[in-house]
Amino acid sequence: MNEELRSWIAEARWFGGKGRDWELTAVRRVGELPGAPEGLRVSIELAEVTYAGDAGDTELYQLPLAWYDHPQDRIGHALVGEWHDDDFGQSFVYDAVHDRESMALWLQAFAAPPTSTARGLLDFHSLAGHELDLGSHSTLFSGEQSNSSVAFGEDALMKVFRKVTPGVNPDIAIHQVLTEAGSTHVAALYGWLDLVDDETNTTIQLAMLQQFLRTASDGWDLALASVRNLFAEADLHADEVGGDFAGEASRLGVALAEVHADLAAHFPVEQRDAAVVDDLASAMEGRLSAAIDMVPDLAAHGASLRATYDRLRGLDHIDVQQVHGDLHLGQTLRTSKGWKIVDFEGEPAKPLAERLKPDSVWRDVAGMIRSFDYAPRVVALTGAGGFDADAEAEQRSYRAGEWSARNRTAFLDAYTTQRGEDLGPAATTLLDAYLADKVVYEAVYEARNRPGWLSIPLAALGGTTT
Ligand SMILES: Nc1ncnc2c1ncn2[C@@H]1O[C@H](COP(=O)(O)OP(=O)(O)O)[C@@H](O)[C@H]1O
Ligand SMILES: O=P(O)(O)O[C@H]1O[C@H](CO)[C@@H](O[C@H]2O[C@H](CO)[C@@H](O)[C@H](O)[C@H]2O)[C@H](O)[C@H]1O
Repeated sequence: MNEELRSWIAEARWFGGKGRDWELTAVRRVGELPGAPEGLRVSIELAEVTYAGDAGDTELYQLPLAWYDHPQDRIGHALVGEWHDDDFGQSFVYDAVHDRESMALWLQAFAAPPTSTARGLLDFHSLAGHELDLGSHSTLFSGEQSNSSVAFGEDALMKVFRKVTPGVNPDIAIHQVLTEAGSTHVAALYGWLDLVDDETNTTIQLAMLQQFLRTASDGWDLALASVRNLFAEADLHADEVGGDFAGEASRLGVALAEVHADLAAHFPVEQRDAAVVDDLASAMEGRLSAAIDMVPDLAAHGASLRATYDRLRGLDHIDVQQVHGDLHLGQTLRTSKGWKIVDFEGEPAKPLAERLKPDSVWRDVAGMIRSFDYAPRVVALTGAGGFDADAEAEQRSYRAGEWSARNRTAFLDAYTTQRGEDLGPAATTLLDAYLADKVVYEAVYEARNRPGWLSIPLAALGGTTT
């Protein structure tokens, strides 16, 4: 198997197998974009990665490649390698998401879906109501994470899914439903690309095209700016500073309640009985035990966390529906027309079948509340603020708690008011359990990825303070 391709995959931001032992076991060309100019061919390949171990589990990654017969200096940074291909001959091979020429072919295919493509069946879908700007240039988003997002001018944004799985992609399915329902809290869906795979008789969803939110600011960045503003004014309280976030937190609560209502109207809403509640509590306990093995500091909070899960067992049912599943401030964008919620893929680490399952709305609410706690604690960790030197850490911690509580309350009040329900005892029990479960998850996440931030979830359990 091609070594250059293997090394390139190993280094890619979106590759989820870093640190594991794996082999590139197959690369299959599943389509070629029509209309390429002389000297260029644009393909889509699926790379199969197989992990070592008894299970021999595999993952599929999508590779859009640009095959040039001459080197292209302008995209030298995106060179995958140079090799001979039976169909394309000797080629300079580039990651196509960096290449304007290649991306123009993708956009053109959305605007005028080809009836058949050279190999496989790439099925481009477009929703009526928006005329794509074919003159726009593509730019790859630099903050590329699990997927690759390419902006076409200020008109459209294409998300190329990297790790792909046969079946429905929740990001596309949910954007379609919310767009057709006229939701004002998501970027409108313009189209999507399916691979109808004859070999396995399945459909794999490869990409999503949506409205580019021109005036968007990232919710996480806005929250950090608000906290810095508070910390700079050592004598003022959270409700007294110009950068107060409570109005935004409240609007986010309304936006989430409206999105949940739209999802409930268009996807099944089910009631799960006590046995399912018991399973949920057991799953949370299981995650806690595994987390304690990795983060021993959690053990001190084991009893109170288990008591929270036990209270959950007291509920005789829970209502479930389609939710976001991985909500935090980094998944929200503030535009001139209000808050938008992005990335409905669910937690990338979970298998697709899990991510499509209905869940409790309180999981999303808990995700946001945790983010309202993270933002001030992250700023506090940087040592920012104009506090007195002798009481600095204590003051920072106090102000962080104040910001967190104020925005949590504003968000939660607006959410429950918009739903037309008080936060009753059952909802409080559920919310507490989801909050606890998320904190445990975060402790593991931080221990693995950002050990310097482990104190943030631990502080939420009443242990250390930041
Ligand atoms: N419609 C949009 N318009 C402008 N920016 C967007 C839009 N949707 C998402 N983004 C931004 O693009 C980046 C990646 O989006 P996201 O859906 O979170 O991708 P990923 O699945 O790779 O995490 C984020 O910074 C997000 O704020
Ligand atoms: O967006 P992802 O699906 O990759 O989510 C993962 O990374 C998040 C960090 O970006 C992490 O979120 C945690 O840190 C955030 C600040 O960086 C904070 O706002 C969240 O509340 C906190 O949970 C998330 O847990 C992880 O799954």
